[in-house]
Amino acid sequence: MAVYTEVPEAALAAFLGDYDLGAPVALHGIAEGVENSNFLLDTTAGRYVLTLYERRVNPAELPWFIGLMRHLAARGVACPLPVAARDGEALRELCGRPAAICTFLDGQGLREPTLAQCAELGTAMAGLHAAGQGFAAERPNALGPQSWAPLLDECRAGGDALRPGLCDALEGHLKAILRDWPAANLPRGHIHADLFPDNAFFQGERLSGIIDFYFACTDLLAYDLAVSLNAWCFDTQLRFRPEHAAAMIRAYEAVRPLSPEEHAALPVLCAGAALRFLLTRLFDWTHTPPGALVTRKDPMEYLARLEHFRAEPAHVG
Ligand SMILES: Nc1ncnc2c1ncn2[C@@H]1O[C@H](COP(=O)(O)OP(=O)(O)O)[C@@H](O)[C@H]1O
Ligand SMILES: N[C@@H](CCOP(=O)(O)O)C(=O)O
Repeated sequence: MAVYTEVPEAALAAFLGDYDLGAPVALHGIAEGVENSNFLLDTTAGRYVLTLYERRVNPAELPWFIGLMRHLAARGVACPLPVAARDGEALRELCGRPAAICTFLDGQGLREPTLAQCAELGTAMAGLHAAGQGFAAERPNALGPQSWAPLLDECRAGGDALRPGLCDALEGHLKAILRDWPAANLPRGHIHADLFPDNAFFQGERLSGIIDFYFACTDLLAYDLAVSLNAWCFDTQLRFRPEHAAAMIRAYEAVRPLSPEEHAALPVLCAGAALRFLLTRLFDWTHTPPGALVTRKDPMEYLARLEHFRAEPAHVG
């Protein structure tokens, strides 16, 4: 369930009065999603997505996200385009929350991606990285390696209650990952940083759009690939699918070849990405009060991935 703020009809009508999008026809809450309140908005001009920003999104950073989506959409990336009101501003306020209307993208997120879909994602990610060049403003990765030790500390009690000894084991992995983390001289740029199968829309085997740029940041380009190798290339039994990983990497490299240093760094980047999602899931798992609207995701799915990449560093793709 991801509607935290209700939007009364009169408030919506007043809000839409600032746009050239016609009159409201229907507004339906979207159940998927974790961070924000999202609505399908039908107007006499067509279908849009209305987002009210909640929870983790820092309002001061919203202009960066909106600017990046505009930049990418203008360069042909199939991502939501924030729609400007008559005064030229896309970022506004509704029901006391920062809010924006974006274009609606057709297609469906995935559950278990096929080999062809992994390859499509690799191509699209490399296109996204290329299109991001030229967007000058940077956003540091707030969930990068520097954040993992403090996050682990905040999860200690809850983590060990979930599985005795978990946090000591994670501390061991963290130390090894930080020791081997590549120097910052690998290629950098703007990355999505949360390109999971539910954030990529497909029509059949063809990728039709990428959504949810609210973890996007400026970081190592190969780290983005590491996030998606984690999220796309394991089966439902949490077994690594090397052919899927190879297909994703091959398709990415057909657009932007990885340097030898990036290839060498991929295993530790994959282990780091697994740890990042394990920790944020563990944080939510242990800090979300019972009865809250947020859907918690299973941290242990990422322990399996972390253990895979730490045990078999040579076999990424
Ligand atoms: N531009 C869009 N076009 C079509 N559907 C969208 C769009 N943006 C969001 N959605 C729908 O809203 C859901 C939640 O969006 P998401 O950005 O993942 O939310 P959150 O940031 O709250 O996690 C998606 O799974 C999708 O169904
Ligand atoms: N992809 C993350 C959670 C972030 O949720 P999203 O709905 O904003 O993609 C995870 O799976 O842990």
